[in-house]
Amino acid sequence: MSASVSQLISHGRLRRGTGTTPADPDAAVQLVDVTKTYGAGDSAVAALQSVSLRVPRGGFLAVMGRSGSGKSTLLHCAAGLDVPTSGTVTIGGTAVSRLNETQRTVVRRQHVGFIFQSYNLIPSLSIQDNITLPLRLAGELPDPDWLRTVVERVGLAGYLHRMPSELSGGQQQRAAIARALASRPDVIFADEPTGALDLSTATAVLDLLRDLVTEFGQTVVMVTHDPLAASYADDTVVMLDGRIDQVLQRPDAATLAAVLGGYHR
Ligand SMILES: Nc1ncnc2c1ncn2[C@@H]1O[C@H](COP(=O)(O)OP(=O)(O)OP(=O)(O)O)[C@@H](O)[C@H]1O
Repeated sequence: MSASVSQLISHGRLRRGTGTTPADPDAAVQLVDVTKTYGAGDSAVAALQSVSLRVPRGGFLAVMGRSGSGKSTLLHCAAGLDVPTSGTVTIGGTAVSRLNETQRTVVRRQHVGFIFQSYNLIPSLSIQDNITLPLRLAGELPDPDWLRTVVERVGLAGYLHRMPSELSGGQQQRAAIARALASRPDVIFADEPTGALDLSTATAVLDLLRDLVTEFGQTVVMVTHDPLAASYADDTVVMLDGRIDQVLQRPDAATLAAVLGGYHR
């Protein structure tokens, strides 16, 4: 088992990084001294301030924090959707923060999977075509054995020819998880993946995400407001004013709820 994100942070090995720290080959995602500033002058907003973070391969990290603390900005920078103002982001050994938009798109398609609260399936495509779309956009042929494994694992083997509107919310989210897994990405970023689901469906989706980490060694980074969701992760970082304020190792939902309550008071 790789070292957890919290161990590295609590020892300060990356927090004090200079931005020239070499990429760690065992990390699925690594941020070194990442700062993101929106705007300039008097209206500048420091959304991330010198954030360093290492997510080991096969790690499951939750990102929490009150509204405006920088969670989405962290996810966008870590996933190569946006570039930091300064600092380095490495995904699977590639320094995405140094790439242009076109190059980052290529890296994202091949090395990153995404799961969103609203599933983001294409309504006019079958479930099968939705699942294979990112691969086809990347100009790659799906590996039939892996696709069969993924589709069976998410419980959608009999649903591939249906349209998204013919599935329940939980089934649509499981299709989105299969889509995220199809390219065997270095990391899956999940943004409030259970935000639109009822409790029992959400629990099934969280069980599935946890199993993907345990069974396939999949790395997952999940932004969530929900202490129950975060309790499925290995570690939870709590953001405050663009910084990592706390790292909690395997906290239960009650502990997380109490910790977060402190930030809202
Ligand atoms: N495009 C932008 N332009 C200017 N400021 C922005 C932009 N995006 C985010 N911010 C600001 O950066 C800070 C961090 O925002 P971010 O969306 O990352 O927070 P968050 O923790 O994800 O919030 P929420 O839980 O409400 O989604 C906030 O002060 C926000 O207003």
